Amino acid sequence: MDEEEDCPELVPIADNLQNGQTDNKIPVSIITGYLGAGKTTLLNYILTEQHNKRIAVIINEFGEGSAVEKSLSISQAGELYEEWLELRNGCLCCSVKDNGLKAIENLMQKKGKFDYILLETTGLADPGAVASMFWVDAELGSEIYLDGIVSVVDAKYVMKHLREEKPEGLINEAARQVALADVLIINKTDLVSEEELHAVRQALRSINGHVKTLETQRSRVELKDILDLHAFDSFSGRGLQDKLEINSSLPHLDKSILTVTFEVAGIVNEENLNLFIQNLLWEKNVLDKSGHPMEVIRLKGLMSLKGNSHQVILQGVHELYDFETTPVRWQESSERINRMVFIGRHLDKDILKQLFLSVVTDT
Ligand SMILES: Nc1nc2c(ncn2[C@@H]2O[C@H](COP(=O)(O)OP(=O)(O)OP(=O)(O)O)[C@@H](O)[C@H]2O)c(=O)[nH]1
Ligand SMILES: [Zn+2]
Repeated sequence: MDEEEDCPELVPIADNLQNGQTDNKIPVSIITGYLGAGKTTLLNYILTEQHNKRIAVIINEFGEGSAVEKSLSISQAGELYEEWLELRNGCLCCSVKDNGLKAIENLMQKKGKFDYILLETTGLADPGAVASMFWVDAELGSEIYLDGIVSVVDAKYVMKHLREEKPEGLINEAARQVALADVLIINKTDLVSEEELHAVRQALRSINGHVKTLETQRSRVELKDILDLHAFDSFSGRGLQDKLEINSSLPHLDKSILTVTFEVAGIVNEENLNLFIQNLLWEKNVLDKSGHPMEVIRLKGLMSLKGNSHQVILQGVHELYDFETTPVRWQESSERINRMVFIGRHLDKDILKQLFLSVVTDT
């Protein structure tokens, strides 16, 4: 409960969000969505699109592995992530003063003004709790304002995420992300049939009836559909709080979901690696010490594969996974390594690492 006690009291900022007086302020959009839904894909897309805005991106990755995850996402996005802030604590709202707003303050001090800030939350965040950051700090409230909440859903897995039962007192973060959205992006429509998509639309509409909905592949949206929504302009601090129904005393992170990360030197045999991953994701026959099958929701890796002189990124969401060779070459001079990130339940680091070591061929 320690962590929860660190959450500061919510203090509505002065009424300067009223009357749409947002002229000199910098809009912040919260990009939320369950693990693997396509948030980073969306940010990459926005950053590579032609636009006249200076956009800063802040990413809040989940769990202890943030340094590892950072390096993975950076190698994916190349030079694009000029602005990168690591908000260490898995939960942004629980570290509000120390991390979230401080990070934005530092960013603005360092880089001057931006036209726009995009804040990607972890897949397990309650966007309401994150949104509440924006009226706890009166000073910052005068410089930035919350423009809207954009939620990305995975067309293939959203039904599974919505149905997931949580232990008492925990919210279903997937449902919360849909409920609080000002714009919903139904992503990965390539992975579902028209009937499945129809069912997804209905399920989402039953949770959030009036939300603007976009349907995408690879999170390709029109910028004008997700930026400058002014979704909160007509709310005073208190009204916003009511909308979000914040109850900061409720635990909101599902502690049964954890992150395991490790780094192993060497070169991996692709065939054996596939077997390792398939046992984990498909056969589900990799057990933890008490005999539970490990459940992987999200998998990321930076791989050094035999016969490939370039770095390879491994991406997995539930049972889907693939490899992508990056333009980055391994340096002759330095050691080749493999970095793995697993997010899920019943994960055991020692067991996963041992199994992984068995697929490393040489060093
Ligand atoms: N088939 C398909 N795959 C997609 C689509 N959009 C994204 N992906 C893939 O889904 C995986 C996860 O995408 P990300 O953008 O990293 O997801 P995320 O929401 O940032 O993930 P976390 O930060 O781990 O919560 C990657 O392998 C993407 O390439 C899509 O429209 N169709
Ligand atoms: Zn929190």
